[in-house]
Amino acid sequence: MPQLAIAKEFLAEYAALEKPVRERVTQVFAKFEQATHTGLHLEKINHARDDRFRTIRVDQFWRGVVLAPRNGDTYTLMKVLPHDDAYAWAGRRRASVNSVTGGIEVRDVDTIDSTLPHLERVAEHVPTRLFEDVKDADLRRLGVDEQTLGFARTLTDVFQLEAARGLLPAVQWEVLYGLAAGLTPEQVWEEMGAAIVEGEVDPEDLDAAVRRSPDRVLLVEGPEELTAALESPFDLWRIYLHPAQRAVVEASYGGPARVSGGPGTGKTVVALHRAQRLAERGEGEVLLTTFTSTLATALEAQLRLLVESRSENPEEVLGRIRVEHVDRLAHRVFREEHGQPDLLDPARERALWQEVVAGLGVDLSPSFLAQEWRQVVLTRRVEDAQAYLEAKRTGRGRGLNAARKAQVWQAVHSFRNLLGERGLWTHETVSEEAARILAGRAEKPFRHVVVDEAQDLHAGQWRLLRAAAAEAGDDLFVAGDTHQRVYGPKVSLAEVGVNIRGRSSKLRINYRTTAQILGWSLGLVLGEPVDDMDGGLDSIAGCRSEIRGEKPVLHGAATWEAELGYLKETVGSWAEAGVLPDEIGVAARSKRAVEQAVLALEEAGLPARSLAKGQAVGSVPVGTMHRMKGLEFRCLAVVGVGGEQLPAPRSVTPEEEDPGAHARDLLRERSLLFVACTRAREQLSVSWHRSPSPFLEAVLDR
Ligand SMILES: Nc1ncnc2c1ncn2[C@@H]1O[C@H](COP(=O)(O)OP(=O)(O)OP(=O)(O)O)[C@@H](O)[C@H]1O
Repeated sequence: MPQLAIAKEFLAEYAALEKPVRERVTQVFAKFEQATHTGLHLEKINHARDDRFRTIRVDQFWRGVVLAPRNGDTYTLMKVLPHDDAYAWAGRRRASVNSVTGGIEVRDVDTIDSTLPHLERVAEHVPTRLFEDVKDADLRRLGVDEQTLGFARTLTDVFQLEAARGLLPAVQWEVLYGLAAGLTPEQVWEEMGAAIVEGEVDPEDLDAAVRRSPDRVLLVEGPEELTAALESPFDLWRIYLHPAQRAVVEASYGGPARVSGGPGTGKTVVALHRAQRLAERGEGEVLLTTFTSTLATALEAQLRLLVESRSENPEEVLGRIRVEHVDRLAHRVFREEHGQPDLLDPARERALWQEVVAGLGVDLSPSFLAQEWRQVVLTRRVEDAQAYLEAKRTGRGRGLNAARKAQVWQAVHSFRNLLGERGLWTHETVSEEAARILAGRAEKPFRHVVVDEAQDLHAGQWRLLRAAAAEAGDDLFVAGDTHQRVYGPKVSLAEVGVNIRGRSSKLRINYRTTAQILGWSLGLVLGEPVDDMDGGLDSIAGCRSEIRGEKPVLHGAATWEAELGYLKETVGSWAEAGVLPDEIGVAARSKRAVEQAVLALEEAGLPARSLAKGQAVGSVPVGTMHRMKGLEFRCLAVVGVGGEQLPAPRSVTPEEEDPGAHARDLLRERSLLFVACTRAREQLSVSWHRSPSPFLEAVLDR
């Protein structure tokens, strides 16, 4: 019986077809499997470069282009186009089998042949070639075949490669793009890892090749699955994983494992798929957790979509996964033993530190002590004066002599005593206590723990998660990007009992943002020393996007009013171009700026809402940079990126008070801007008034 497969690109294009055509496509292909081989009416194309491309009639005007193997029964729907375009598209192309992945690939042979002489002429006048440092042998080993190799050798810059995206076989193009982005052949090989097929590949066996290409082609089992796939073309993440993503989703790890990667590389997608996978195994409960309640709510909704569309027994699978943000888990466990905690808010905590300082008569600042308590005493679980004397104070800047340390310890000790005597708690101590409770229980609540936005968790939360599942294979899985840390302090996973050595993977292809916006945004953090939570430094080199678009638009205004005027124009022009209000986002550093931006937009007749006030469909969401986490927008305006607003003066510890905290605060402010800017999918506007923020220095002219 013929089996229908759909090329990933077509799923995205289907939505753009007019409704009657869409309906006809569904009708024609829903019957596909019932049709006998002879009843399929696949038309041959005269003078085609590859006679395995055929057309199928959709209606009088439209034709589907189908790739039909010589042997085998898998037919891949590639395109639906007007009659003449369909014939032209199919006539120019050739299908082949990638020698490394064994997957299906299609190239535009006609255009490659006709472009080559022009590229060769250009190359004669340019002294260097794009891939001159890469050996032919390496390119071949990575599956670049002779035609693509000849083409690649004529390229002189990355823009030519980008322009050739639709011409070259996709996997081979990705290999070249990775090399052009600065990856070594070994790194590219590693990235292909999961897709590499073992044994010989038969270059003629298209049927096997299609079946080996789950990242590019969806095999459709019956009309219902066809309708479901066609109806949600924008949720491609649910269906197609990049081989590098799939490898992480499907792996069995001997212990805790981690996936990292720049913004938009699909870490959350991987975490969701992995949670589903682990639940399907049926070995026990899965905890899917993250940093904030808003993010947890979003995860839960996405998980439901994924499981409902991809699991055979969705309710059972969902029943095995608990989605809960980490503080909520901490409080739940805490309450089981102690009831509701009396929580210190920041103002009460400051007052308590002041009380300690006054009581002891020492000249130590409450904010210094609070940071020392969190980052050294709590993080390292320091229990007595001797341990504090010996504790590493990495990142705390100013060294303390023994006498000073004794004073600090005395203050911390008094503070802890006060907490104990008065029955007071902070979120950190609640986590620590919950961790202690779970560590003491023989029965752990979860078999697997999956953590998203891992970079923002503090040590107590890590200890809690460590204690929430017994040590075993596939116990903990963490996804995060330390360049996006905007809340928590630096944590070394090894120090909190989470050993990921040898079980760490990196994603590098961004699916959200255009190459222009991503490249510009990466400039905000490049060169900043950012830890990798595992004793080393993280790098976002090689993080790249394959989507082309416009450069970010930068604008400096004279005053805040003028900047808001510019915002109104920008948002107005996006709305006029047909972008829906919900697809537009506005980010600012402070709550006040958010409120003023909402007012300004409303004044201009553009419905807007503050994200802090929750959902309101049909208006432009405006939020602080902190709230931008986990969101994405087609068009995004980041406002108030001025020298007086970013870094936010009140959020940065003065250098003279504590140089370590100062540097860390500055990096956090920089990361905030980075997080905000990387939420934009198609258009990014960045504006300021008076002087630009110092963080923009490196990227102002790009
Ligand atoms: N394999 C895929 N195919 C299509 N779209 C994908 C794929 N993987 C991820 N995406 C899309 O890319 C976007 C970013 O994915 P996701 O949020 O998982 O990335 P992230 O690495 O967690 O991002 P960030 O760190 O910036 O929050 C989402 O819109 C997601 O649906």
